[in-house]
Amino acid sequence: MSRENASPNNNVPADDVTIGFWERHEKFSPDTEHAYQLEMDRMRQQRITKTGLAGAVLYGAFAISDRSMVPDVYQQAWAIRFLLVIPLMLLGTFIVHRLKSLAARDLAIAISILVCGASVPVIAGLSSHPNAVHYQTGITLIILFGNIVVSQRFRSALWTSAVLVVLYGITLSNVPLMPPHVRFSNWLFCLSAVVISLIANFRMDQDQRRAYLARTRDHARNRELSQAVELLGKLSAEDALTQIANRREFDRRLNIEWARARRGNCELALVLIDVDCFKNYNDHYGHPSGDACLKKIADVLRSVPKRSADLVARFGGEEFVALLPSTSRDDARILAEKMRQGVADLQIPHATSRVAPGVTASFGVATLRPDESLQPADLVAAADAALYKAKEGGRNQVAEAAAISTLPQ
Ligand SMILES: Nc1nc2c(ncn2[C@@H]2O[C@H](COP(=O)(O)OP(=O)(O)OP(=O)(O)O)[C@@H](O)[C@H]2O)c(=O)[nH]1
Repeated sequence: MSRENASPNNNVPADDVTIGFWERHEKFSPDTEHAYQLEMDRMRQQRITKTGLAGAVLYGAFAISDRSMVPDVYQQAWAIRFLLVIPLMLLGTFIVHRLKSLAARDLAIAISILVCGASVPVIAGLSSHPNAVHYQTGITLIILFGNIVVSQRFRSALWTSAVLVVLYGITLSNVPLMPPHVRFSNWLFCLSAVVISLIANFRMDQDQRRAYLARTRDHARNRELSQAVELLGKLSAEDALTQIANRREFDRRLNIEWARARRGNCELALVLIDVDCFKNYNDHYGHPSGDACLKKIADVLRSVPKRSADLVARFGGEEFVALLPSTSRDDARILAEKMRQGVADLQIPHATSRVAPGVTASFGVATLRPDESLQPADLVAAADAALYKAKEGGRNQVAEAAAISTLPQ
């Protein structure tokens, strides 16, 4: 990821922030600093059009005072204001949106402020009217505007202010007839405005840094929280051993699919699966081998039904269940047979099985169209009855439930 595109919302570790040489001066690491500057730049860009227009209107409004303050050159002053500076300010505002690099955008803003500020001593320098001396103080307002309203980056604010304050000092020194102490006092006034506005600019930056830190840390915490919630949701729906759906998830999905099938008058099939002679397996091979065997069986069972609405879950112990929405009796039986074959094909040796040399399972299939006289538990009971039949019939086989309507209510 290029630094220019770095996300402003990356996690900011605590050690990314140190206290700088100034009291409570938050210093970010280079990457965090860059992300922060990008976010500030985005904020500045969002309001630069309004700020630029407001600045241009304010600057233009001072044309009213040109007639009284510099009456001998007011026409040149208007020409400088309206034909040079305001178009340049508007152009600067416009191109800030087009410039790709952060440094170039900062420079465009700084140049607009410099041009605007420099125009004041230039106009005053053209005039030989005594008021021209006071006219120069307008530069102070422009420095305040640049440092506080535009809220330039501190470094830009520092150098543009320095250039303007030096320029002001030079033009003051060229004003004839002004006593040196008045000259110094005027310049000191401007310098004070620079210092005050730079302090304000610095503090605003510090506040924004703290707000940025709080935002990014909140964002990171929220992300961690939603990941934890997602994990929790997954864990609460998953069986820890086999990593297929657990009984709770099966019950939830059965109710959903039951309601859906009832609304759509569709068939709903259920296959109950029980591993044969599993007690013997455990006794012979040990519980850990029994666990490994159940995992392999779960993987095979899960691989057979392919539709997104199908669900294979661990029903409990060595029992599994497959919920098959919109599946006919014949299709459910075919799927159950495939699952049975899949388990047998695993060829997991089972020396103490009464059925086959390998691990096998028995399957009970039930299918119905839910209606108001039936409950989800009826479907489970029917599949269980079919499973009992499969066990009774010799295990390692698929048995079907009788028509559900014939079940005792
Ligand atoms: N290893 C292991 N065994 C389990 C787990 N859950 C249940 N079992 C075992 O599965 C066995 C089930 O035994 P039974 O209910 O008697 O049934 P069976 O031996 O499979 O006999 P039939 O079902 O009649 O073929 C018990 O020994 C349980 O301890 C499990 O998570 N891991």
